[in-house]
Amino acid sequence: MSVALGTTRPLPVRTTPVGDPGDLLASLPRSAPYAWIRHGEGLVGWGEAARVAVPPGPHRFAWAREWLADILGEAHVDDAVNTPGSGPVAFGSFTFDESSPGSVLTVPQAILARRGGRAWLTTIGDTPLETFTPIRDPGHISYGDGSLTAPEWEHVVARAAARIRDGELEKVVLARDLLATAEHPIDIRLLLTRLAHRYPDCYTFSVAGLVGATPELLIRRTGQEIESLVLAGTTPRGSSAADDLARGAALFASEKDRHEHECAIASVRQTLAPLCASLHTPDEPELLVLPNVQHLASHVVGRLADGASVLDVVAAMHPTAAVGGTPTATAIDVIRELEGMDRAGYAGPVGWIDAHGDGEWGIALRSGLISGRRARLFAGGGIMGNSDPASELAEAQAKFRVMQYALEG
Ligand SMILES: C=C(O[C@H]1C=CC=C(C(=O)O)[C@@H]1O)C(=O)O
Repeated sequence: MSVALGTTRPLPVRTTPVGDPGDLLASLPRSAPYAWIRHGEGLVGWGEAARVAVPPGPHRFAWAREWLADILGEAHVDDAVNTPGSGPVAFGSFTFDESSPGSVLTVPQAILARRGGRAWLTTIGDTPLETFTPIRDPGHISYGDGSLTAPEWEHVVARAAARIRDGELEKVVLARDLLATAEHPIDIRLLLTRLAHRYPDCYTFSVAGLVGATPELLIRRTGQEIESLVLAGTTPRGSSAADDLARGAALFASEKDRHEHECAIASVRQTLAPLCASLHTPDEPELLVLPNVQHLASHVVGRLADGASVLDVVAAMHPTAAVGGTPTATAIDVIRELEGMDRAGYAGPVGWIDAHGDGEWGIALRSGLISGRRARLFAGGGIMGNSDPASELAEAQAKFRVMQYALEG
């Protein structure tokens, strides 16, 4: 299960400062890259010093923590930079459903990073010289339905809304998938470059074939400080500036969306409070305006009470009501019953962790699983008792546009 490729254990790790590397994504030599980028800052990685398939089940985060403690804890580290993200780093993607296989952790052999005017390179072992393979356009993209057609999905949304009205649950997030096929193999570097340029406010990520640009920060840990950006409540962008403003105002005033957002905030508050010495959640959400949609957004900050790592916090928070529902266990049952698909890494935690337990993890939204010429794209939304299936479908279509743009340009 655990694989170390071309390196010895303990891992010999070296981090050195480097001059401004320019566009981090342009440095990626291969088409199977690791990335976590926002506003040009973050980490990109390539090669695999170690990787593991995390076994599914209720203890998967504890299992992952032990694997990381073993691999990163015993590494021989020469770190001349000493900042979050320097030294050995593991990238990870966890499936939405704990019972689904597909969760992975990888320690890349090389990581190039930049934050706050500093840049550094981490290498593990004798990193082989990379030849830069040229990036090729995937050509024409055709789309097909995933597990459900659009009308079938609308029907499922209507059923979920009826069950909410009957009192079985308060909120559930339902998603659907689309299957894209390209003329030529899809080079993930091209998708990342497009996403990072068009969605600079989002976290553009790539971990083991899962690629996307998510606006939702599940958790960032820097020492004892933590941050989260909670999103729930969405409207597509308008056709003009005036239409945009009107839609934003309507979203802000919408009882359905405010309630949907409150469920998400409550779930985050409930899971973070026991871990924190202090925690601040705003009384009112703000509007986050992205190129395709507008969201209700709440910026949460806190200070951890003890030495929980970022992965411990991820384990406590996932799944928030922004991707599961309220109450969580009932919502997960309804998702399993109604969606008719395995979400794989979509809506699961994705991000990175360093040897000190610092890191950044997002919720893998606006994303797709890339394999050869194929991409499986995912999008969904929060369903409430008064949800209109046609509006929910329109919202999901607006969210699909992120990955459709990545594929088509
Ligand atoms: C489930 C998704 O979005 C979530 C995050 C932000 C807003 C959401 C909403 O308004 O429904 C969803 O909770 C998705 O992008 O597939």
